[in-house]
Amino acid sequence: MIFQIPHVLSDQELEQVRLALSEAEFIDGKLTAGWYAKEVKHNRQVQGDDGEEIRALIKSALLRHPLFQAAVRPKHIHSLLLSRYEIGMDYGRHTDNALMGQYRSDVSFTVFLSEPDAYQGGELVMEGADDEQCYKYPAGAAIAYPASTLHRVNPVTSGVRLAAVGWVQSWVKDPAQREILFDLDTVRRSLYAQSGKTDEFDLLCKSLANLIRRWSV
Ligand SMILES: O=C(O)CCC(=O)C(=O)O
Ligand SMILES: [Fe+2]
Repeated sequence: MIFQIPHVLSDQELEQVRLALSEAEFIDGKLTAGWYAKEVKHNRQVQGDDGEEIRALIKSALLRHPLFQAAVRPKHIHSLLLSRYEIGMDYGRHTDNALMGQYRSDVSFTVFLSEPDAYQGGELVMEGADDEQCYKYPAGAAIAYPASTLHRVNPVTSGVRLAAVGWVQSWVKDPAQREILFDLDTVRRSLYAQSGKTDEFDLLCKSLANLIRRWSV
């Protein structure tokens, strides 16, 4: 399931992030890419400690978002990179590493930090077996997608694309199981809004809790 998480960052937080990025030191993005992804990764990233405060702000903004909680079921947001694509930069087709340090990457996300009209190109593209989908969301919004997906970032042809890119180990590692839990939770909430705490609602709550018990790792 690929989904948009709107308004992860408030306007004020977005300003704060952009200000910090305007003062940060950027280094070659190849330094954090897997051995074969290095070949196709052409961007710049904030160097180590420089972005610590901003990374913490973005992580906590994601964790407080109800849709991120319901759809991703995060156990740890274990990695977060602050990246910049200038004219001519791109990131060719790759899959993200399955293991990063101590953690598994189940879900990848991008928080868009530049307004869509501030740059041309630079779409995040998900490649399926026989089609592809392009994503470019408003600044402050995020996209989350299974880390198993083949994807790329198209070359930026004008302007600058700023983004925060990260990886999550989920309590539920299988995307299909996460989707079932998300759907059941959505139905449960809508039933509750319509008719309150009925017997049907209680049974759904029981099934949802028991599936989470079975599937969480
Ligand atoms: O910038 C993006 O939206 C995604 C970048 C990416 O795929 C990565 O860093 O692995
Ligand atoms: Fe990636």
